[in-house]
Amino acid sequence: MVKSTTVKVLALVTLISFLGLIALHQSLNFTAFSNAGKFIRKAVLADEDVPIDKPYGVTELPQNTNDIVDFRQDDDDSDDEIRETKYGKEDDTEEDEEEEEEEDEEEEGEEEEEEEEEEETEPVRRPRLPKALIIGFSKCGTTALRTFLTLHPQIVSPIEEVRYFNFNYTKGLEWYRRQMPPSTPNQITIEKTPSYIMSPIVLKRIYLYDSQVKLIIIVRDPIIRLQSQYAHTFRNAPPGAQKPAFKFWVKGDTTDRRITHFIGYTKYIGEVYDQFPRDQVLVLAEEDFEQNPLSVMKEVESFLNIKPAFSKDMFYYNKSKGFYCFNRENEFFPTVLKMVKVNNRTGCLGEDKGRDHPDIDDDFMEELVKFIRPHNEQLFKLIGKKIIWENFE
Ligand SMILES: Nc1ncnc2c1ncn2[C@@H]1O[C@H](COP(=O)(O)OS(=O)(=O)O)[C@@H](OP(=O)(O)O)[C@H]1O
Repeated sequence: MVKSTTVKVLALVTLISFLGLIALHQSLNFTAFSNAGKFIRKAVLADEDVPIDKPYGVTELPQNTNDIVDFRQDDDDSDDEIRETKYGKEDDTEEDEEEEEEEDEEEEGEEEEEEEEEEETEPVRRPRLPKALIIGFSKCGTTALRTFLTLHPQIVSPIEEVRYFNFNYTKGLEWYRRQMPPSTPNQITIEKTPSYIMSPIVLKRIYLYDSQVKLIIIVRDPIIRLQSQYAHTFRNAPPGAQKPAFKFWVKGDTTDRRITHFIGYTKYIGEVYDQFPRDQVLVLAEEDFEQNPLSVMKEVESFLNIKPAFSKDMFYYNKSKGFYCFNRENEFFPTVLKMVKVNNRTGCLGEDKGRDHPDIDDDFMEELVKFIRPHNEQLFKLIGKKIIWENFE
């Protein structure tokens, strides 16, 4: 009797210890994941780089490409039971359609079959994972670029930055897919999150997601980018409020880290080239896009291998905004309204784009130009083309 009670107690203790160990293991995994997420977030916000070899518990990144899983497969076979997405209900899946068609064929006569054949040609619309990403750089016209691209009948794009590969990675690929607007197999989904380019870990995650994904990068005169960031940082400062002068803000308290970040195109693009074949990466200049959006859109069109559809009458130059805006009369405009945020009346991007920039005194301008010029030269060498930047002419 005593012996059997002892055995039972021992068995119970063993079971409790075992369950305890499982719980501890799960919680360590979760902590490692969320630490990695926090670390990347902190680094991006602090304009710092994330070291690839010490990613706070992210040990799952494979060292060689044999371990790489092509997640696009996952997209095609994804759980079709989830029908509710950010953009409403999904259409029937291709598989469901086939099943339904088989049943219908048995039940209905010849005439109806003909009608079905017509329906069969109707493409299935559902959220699909991105095949192209705008990964950088912030304050370089990424929003306008993404927004204008949606005018192409073969391009869809979520209205917000999804930030999946840096801040929302633990939510999983199915969550990512559900953030996308519905599309047909003939369309390409493009997502833009300009902070993706700031971390090699994030780039690695993108590579693991789809080693053939196309990457679009847009750069801008580093001095104007600094001015744009300054205007953004102090956008909510009440009139007359104390804010640091541009010069002190650029130089920082004790280090030159902010400027290092804003001139760091070569470093960040170099990290992209380290992980992706060059023909999958397109580097654009904000200045070209701002002055002649059509020619840049056409460049993107051919990079993405989609049929030519951009035309002059899609945009117009709005003098008071100082930028190209949507021509609301264009036939494609109504179809993009769910994917863009524009002023109803003008078709221009909102007040947060095209802010006033701080003035720079001559001495500081000279200092900036001298400091940044060699970095520009390195960039042009890396990308194999020279960009005309007025501040450096
Ligand atoms: N067509 C058009 N309309 C409006 N704005 C345009 C356009 N083309 C380029 N730009 C420039 O885009 C700058 C904002 O860049 P981003 O969208 O990349 O900024 S963000 O990182 O997403 O916050 C924004 O910077 P600021 O002028 O400093 O606001 C614009 O100069």
